[in-house]
Amino acid sequence: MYDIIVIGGGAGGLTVAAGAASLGARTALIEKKEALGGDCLHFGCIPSKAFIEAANEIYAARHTSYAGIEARGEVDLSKIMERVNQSVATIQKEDSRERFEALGVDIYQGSPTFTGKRELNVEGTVLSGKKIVLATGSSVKHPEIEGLEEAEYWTNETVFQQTDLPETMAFIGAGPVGLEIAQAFARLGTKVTVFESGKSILKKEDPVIRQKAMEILSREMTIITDARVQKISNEGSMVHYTTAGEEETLQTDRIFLATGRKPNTEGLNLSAGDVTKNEEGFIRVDETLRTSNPDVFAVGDVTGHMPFTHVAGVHGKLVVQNALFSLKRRMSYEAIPWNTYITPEIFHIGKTQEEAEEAYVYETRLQQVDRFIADHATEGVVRIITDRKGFVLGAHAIGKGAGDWMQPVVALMNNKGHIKELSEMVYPYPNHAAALEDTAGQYWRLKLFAGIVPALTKKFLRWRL
Ligand SMILES: Cc1cc2nc3c(=O)[nH]c(=O)nc-3n(C[C@H](O)[C@H](O)[C@H](O)COP(=O)(O)OP(=O)(O)OC[C@H]3O[C@@H](n4cnc5c(N)ncnc54)[C@H](O)[C@@H]3O)c2cc1C
Ligand SMILES: NC(=O)c1ccc[n+]([C@@H]2O[C@H](COP(=O)([O-])OP(=O)(O)OC[C@H]3O[C@@H](n4cnc5c(N)ncnc54)[C@H](O)[C@@H]3O)[C@@H](O)[C@H]2O)c1
Repeated sequence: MYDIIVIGGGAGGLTVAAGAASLGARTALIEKKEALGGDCLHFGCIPSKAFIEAANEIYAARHTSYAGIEARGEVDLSKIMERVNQSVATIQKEDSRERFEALGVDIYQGSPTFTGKRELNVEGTVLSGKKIVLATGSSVKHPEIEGLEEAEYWTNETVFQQTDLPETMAFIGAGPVGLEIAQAFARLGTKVTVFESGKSILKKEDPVIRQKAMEILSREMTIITDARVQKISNEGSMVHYTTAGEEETLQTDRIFLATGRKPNTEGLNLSAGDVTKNEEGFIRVDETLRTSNPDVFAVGDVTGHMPFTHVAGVHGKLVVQNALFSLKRRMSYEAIPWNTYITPEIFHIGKTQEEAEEAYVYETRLQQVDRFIADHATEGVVRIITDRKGFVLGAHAIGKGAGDWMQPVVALMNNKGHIKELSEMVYPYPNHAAALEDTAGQYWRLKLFAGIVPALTKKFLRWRL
């Protein structure tokens, strides 16, 4: 009997397997694919970021005419994808079977089914575990659109194997998956149209950030919100949609589907394991990440909670403790950040202005910050949301490199910090993070120059001088 069996060798599953084996637990890992690493490595974070970087380099090269340089030439998508896949292959070494076997993990390839509360059948081999962890991730959700199943279209699972750059593309869905990849194609020269059924793009973002992102992206592609794609015809080259009550069509070389995620639970026979799902089909977990069966845990995308690699990692670390030491440590999402890697990037942590019951907003436009002026990258804004006393409830930014220079706010929120702490540190001039210093400085300006303090200092100075 294993101490722990992990199903799924992606970000969440590998964290659990490595952690458990390192602590001396008898550990099995079941992965249906040959390679470990999961979506993030093979079809998600890594290839998409490598692709975005290549597209941005080409775009930048084509925008150097101010210096008298004119870049010319055709984009060879196959060469770009070769580079993308080199990044994947390099990181794959970190996630190799050999590395995990050396840690003491027994690896089984296949798709298991529950045959009991603590028992699984993997392609004919029966495994039992004191604890079982579901880490099977998610995959693209296929909406009900007439003709979609018969049509040829790309998703994040197929795009990084393509070799020919389409002249035109139609993206369905304006969440992070759709927009990150849509902008990269637009920057390579593809004429991109994005259809979003909701009222706005990036619906989880703060309203001002969302609006700014829409303004910036609309210069590079056509984005149609409130658009219902009804039908796909001509083998995927014609999109039929309605917007503002009108029926329209768009001819396209390639459709890209980015309409959200569905949990990977098919074939697991969860009922035999006494594991239940929620209304949307994700595995139901409590705050300790236990499922309805207390010996079975779930981590990462399959839980439906914040589908990000770093969250799968945090889940994984928590489950190692809770499963192996029978602890009841709880997951908290309050100080978990995420970035959306459109250009310029978006950073998000905590509550948006809409979500905070009582929101005090401190805001800086990047055209006020010296380094962004020097870079000619003034497009963007930082917003810090606090409570009445100045304790930070959330922070949001869009701007060049925002995903990196907003990181001090994560430390602050982890310690339930106050906005003034951001102005109490020294920022090496002229860095980008000074946008935070300026934003936090507003707290003092309000406090010092709009309250009783200026009246008192005025009196004091009159008396002293
Ligand atoms: C295009 C794209 C870009 C993204 N970019 C980012 C980013 O920049 N930053 C970020 O934080 N997140 C990003 N994400 C999200 C991130 O990829 C996921 O949150 C992360 O991969 C979730 O990890 P996981 O371990 O839950 O699942 P996965 O990494 O998907 O791993 C699940 C594993 O389980 C295996 N599996 C599935 N079913 C079974 C079964 N029945 N039996 C055995 N094995 C099974 C799968 O083959 C897979 O290896 C992106 C996602 C996409 C689609
Ligand atoms: N940078 C990152 O960290 C990153 C990047 C990509 C993905 N991710 C993760 O992956 C998750 C999934 O991203 P996603 O973009 O696939 O999903 P999403 O749910 O965020 O966005 C999907 C969008 O598609 C729209 N949509 C759905 N059906 C539609 C239809 N029929 N017609 C038109 N629009 C339709 C939805 O309204 C929604 O806005 C994200 O929540 C995120 O956690 C993270």
